[in-house]
Amino acid sequence: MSVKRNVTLIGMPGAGKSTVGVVLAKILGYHFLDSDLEIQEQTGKLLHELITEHGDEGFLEIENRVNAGLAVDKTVIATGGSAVFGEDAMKHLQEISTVVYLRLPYKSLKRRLGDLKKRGVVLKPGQTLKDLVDYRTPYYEKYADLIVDEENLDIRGVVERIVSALESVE
Ligand SMILES: Nc1ncnc2c1ncn2[C@@H]1O[C@H](COP(=O)(O)OP(=O)(O)OP(=O)(O)O)[C@@H](O)[C@H]1O
Ligand SMILES: O=C(O)C1=C[C@@H](O)[C@@H](O)[C@H](O)C1
Ligand SMILES: [Mg+2]
Repeated sequence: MSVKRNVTLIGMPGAGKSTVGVVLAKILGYHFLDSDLEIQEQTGKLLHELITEHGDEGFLEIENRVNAGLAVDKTVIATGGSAVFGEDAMKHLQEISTVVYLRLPYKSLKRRLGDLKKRGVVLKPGQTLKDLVDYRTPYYEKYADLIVDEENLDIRGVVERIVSALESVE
């Protein structure tokens, strides 16, 4: 497999896609795009406003549409945690980028995340963080070209691991 000219980061909310993505972009000499911010720019609304106005399913449709339309080159794309529910979007991202799943175990995620609802995570009623991890993990695995384990790594450590994983598929 050859490295495509974009890198997409997927994974649970709190995995560090946005934080790590911008540092990765700097090291690769790429642009950086946070798809959550792109959704806000294109709709003129904040994410939590979109979820309140359109519901979870409506939000996922908007996210799918925005991600499926991303036209970028030499860009690190940090997606939102729910991006993997957009089939068109993921097909497009697989075509234009190397998809990297940032994997963090449940216990570390729990420590890192505050109130999920306050964070605007797409949650079914009664769903816990553990339920969410169990439900979403197969989606992240399905779309990943590369899986990077982040446990016990600081931001720099994660970025270094992503760079060597990308080099391994060059
Ligand atoms: N390797 C790391 N070690 C410790 N803390 C980290 C690490 N990477 C990110 N963080 C912290 O975890 C929090 C969540 O990071 P971030 O917002 O980048 O996650 P995200 O994957 O973009 O989430 P979302 O899907 O909600 O957009 C931030 O406070 C960030 O500083
Ligand atoms: O994981 C999620 O369900 C989400 C994560 C955020 O990045 C946003 O994309 C949105 O708030 C949904
Ligand atoms: Mg983010």
